[in-house]
Amino acid sequence: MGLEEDIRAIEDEIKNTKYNKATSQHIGRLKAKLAKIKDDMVMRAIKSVGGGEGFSVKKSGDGTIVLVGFPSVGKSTLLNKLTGAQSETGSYAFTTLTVVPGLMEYKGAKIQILDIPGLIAGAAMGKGRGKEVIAVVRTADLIVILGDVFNAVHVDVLMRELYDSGIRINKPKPDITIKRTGGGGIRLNRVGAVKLGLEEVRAILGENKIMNADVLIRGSNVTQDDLVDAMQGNRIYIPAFIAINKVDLISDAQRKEVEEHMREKYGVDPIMISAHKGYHIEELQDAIYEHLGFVRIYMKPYGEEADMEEPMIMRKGSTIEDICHRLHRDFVDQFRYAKIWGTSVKHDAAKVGLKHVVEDNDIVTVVTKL
Ligand SMILES: Nc1nc2c(ncn2[C@@H]2O[C@H](COP(=O)(O)OP(=O)(O)OP(=O)(O)O)[C@@H](O)[C@H]2O)c(=O)[nH]1
Ligand SMILES: [K+]
Ligand SMILES: [Mg+2]
Repeated sequence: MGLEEDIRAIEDEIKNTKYNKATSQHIGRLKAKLAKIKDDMVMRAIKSVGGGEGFSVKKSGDGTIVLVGFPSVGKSTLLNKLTGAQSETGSYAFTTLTVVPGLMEYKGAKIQILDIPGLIAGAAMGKGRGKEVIAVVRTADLIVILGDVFNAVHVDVLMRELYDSGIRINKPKPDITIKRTGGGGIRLNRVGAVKLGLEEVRAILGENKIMNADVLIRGSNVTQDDLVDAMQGNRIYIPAFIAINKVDLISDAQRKEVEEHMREKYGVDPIMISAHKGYHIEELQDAIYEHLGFVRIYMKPYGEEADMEEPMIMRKGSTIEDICHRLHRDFVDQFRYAKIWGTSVKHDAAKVGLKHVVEDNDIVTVVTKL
């Protein structure tokens, strides 16, 4: 209990100290200290569970999503609806005790969905098999945060537990490198209008006994928290969105109220669904597909018709080189050029190289040396 009290005390002090030039080093030190205590409790434990019985699931398909929510919000009901799996459901908490996978096929993509036990307050510290559950969440490509219409406030608790578990949601990884050196103190290189100053950086790293290092920070909105994250080094950056289940149980007016509340709080419209009745399930599938960032590529063998039946599913940002890797291990070496019909090129049948980034619905011919 001692450590948890320490944590609350430091959190209170951070909250009650106004950030300015005079206090910035002190706050930085507190944040670094807090992260260290939390990590000692959370991360070591997560590493030590290493799967656990019923918790190691092999990834499969073109992407893996995980349904995170309090007990009985309807995670298993939703998994079954989306994938035809048969995860046990029940009107009591902790019906699901292990990880149950299912496979959803949507727009040609095969998406693995993981149903997990309910997450509760204190999960990051290990409550309710929290460590095992979080170890699974950390491996996902996308998190669907599921609430229900009666407990939308729980979403706050979930966000906090995920944060305490080193999971950063809907945020690109800050561009920070910390390279330890043998001497010379802390040297700070800043690219762009970085606001963090040398004294703050020194205070934060010093809390972790890093006295000598070359630090490179790029980007104007890098914060103390980002630097602490980079120092701790075990953070994971995952996209996520919110869905609210069981809308069949409330009136239209009540539904609007919940929607409004979520919009104000998180700045986005939650997807209002009923896993039971199948309401807005297609919208949810679309959101999953969009957030995973898939593009469909149609291959056209040289001199033949394109295969418009079965697209190749790639992640957004993929290049011709990525496609070559998928096709055959020799294709990159043998590559001459590719031809593209679609939105990624100015005119149809344009020739491109390995580094060209493809877009959804592109038709691609790869031409190799003989
Ligand atoms: N009315 C209504 N009931 C639902 C809906 N989705 C799930 N339920 C019910 O809510 C209860 C809990 O559903 P589960 O799917 O077991 O919930 P869970 O989140 O998997 O629960 P745990 O595994 O215990 O964490 C069951 O009685 C379901 O029938 C829905 O959209 N509408
Ligand atoms: K349940
Ligand atoms: Mg369940």
